[in-house]
Amino acid sequence: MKKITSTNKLDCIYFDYHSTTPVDQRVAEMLLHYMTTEFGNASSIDHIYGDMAKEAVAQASVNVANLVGASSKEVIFTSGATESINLVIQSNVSNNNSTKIRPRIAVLPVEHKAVLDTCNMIAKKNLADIINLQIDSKGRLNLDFLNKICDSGISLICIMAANNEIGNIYPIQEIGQIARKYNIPFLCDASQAVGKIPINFEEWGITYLALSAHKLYGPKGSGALVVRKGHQLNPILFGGGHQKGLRSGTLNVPGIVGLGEACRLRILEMDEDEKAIANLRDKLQNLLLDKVPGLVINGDVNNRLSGNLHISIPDVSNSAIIARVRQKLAISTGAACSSGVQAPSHVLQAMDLPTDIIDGALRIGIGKFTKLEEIEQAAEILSLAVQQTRQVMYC
Ligand SMILES: Cc1ncc(COP(=O)(O)O)c(C=O)c1O
Repeated sequence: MKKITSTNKLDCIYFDYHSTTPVDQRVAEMLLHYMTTEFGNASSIDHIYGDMAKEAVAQASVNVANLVGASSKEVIFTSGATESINLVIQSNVSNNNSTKIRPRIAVLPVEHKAVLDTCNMIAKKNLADIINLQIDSKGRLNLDFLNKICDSGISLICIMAANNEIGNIYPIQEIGQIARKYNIPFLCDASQAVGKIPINFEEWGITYLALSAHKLYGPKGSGALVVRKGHQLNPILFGGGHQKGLRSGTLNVPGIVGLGEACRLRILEMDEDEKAIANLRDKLQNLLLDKVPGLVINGDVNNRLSGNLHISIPDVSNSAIIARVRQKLAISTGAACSSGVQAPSHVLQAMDLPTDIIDGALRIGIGKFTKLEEIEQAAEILSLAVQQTRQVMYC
């Protein structure tokens, strides 16, 4: 097996940081320590192995809470954002069904499938009404519509902090104010935003915040749900009653410690890293605009994640470009595809973009391990691929 110490050791430059990030070496060392040395079960109360694991988990909850401006008592560890999101939406529906009030969930149509498919499942079972929020062609939320719909009675608002395809950052503070005004719980999927932009759970009126460690240089299969004090949730996993009965199952101590350490490092390094990442993204954007005639930038360019560059080359299909560059550049057509079938992006469709923009869309994700020379190489490789594809198409 090849040992990867930076992201381009496979001779393929990694530009898919929205999909997942490499684990920071310092985090990986902690993971190893908690797998091999302090490997105890955090629920074992009869010996020091259990005590050490419990203490490590407590420290991780402090680190997670500190990064998102919450209290450590509000942190529940899960297997990732998908589970956190499912827990909130399914619980909201069962709570409302038990009071005989039909739940109405307001959802941003560009949410991740973890939100959309959970809502679809609930709608199919006829357990709730799902109300799509309005966006424009840049993916920006219509706040007036949100206000109006909240006035008509909503049981849960689901709006992400940042989008995983176009990188848009949503106005969480303003949404939180609306949620507070109407006393509606607000689920914010912050998987793409945590560790990249400042978040203040306590002050911003978020009720539930979902996150995944592997988006911020931590391990896969580890995440958290931050739950505002006083908000009741019904568990979806039953068993040993771990984490106040909200999420049974032996705690994944290495994963939790890894998440905590990744959060601690983000607190220290986020500002500087994100500035450097934004500079690299702007450099690549300018190089591509210069070298690739007809290239379009998608999403809200004035308010997007620093590591996001989402482009379309309308006359060239994204699959043709991917086929040409896949040995050299790890870029993506959009959301990661779990079924192996590449469907057109639901995000771009919800933005009502023309078919050629959707078919020519490419997502480039830049992260803290990206280097300037990789940006320059990417611009060369991509522009050459477009040129060669166009030669074949138009000759
Ligand atoms: C915005 C967003 N939400 C949720 C998820 C799901 O995260 P996980 O697969 O770690 O549960 C992802 C991962 O791609 C994401 O980008």
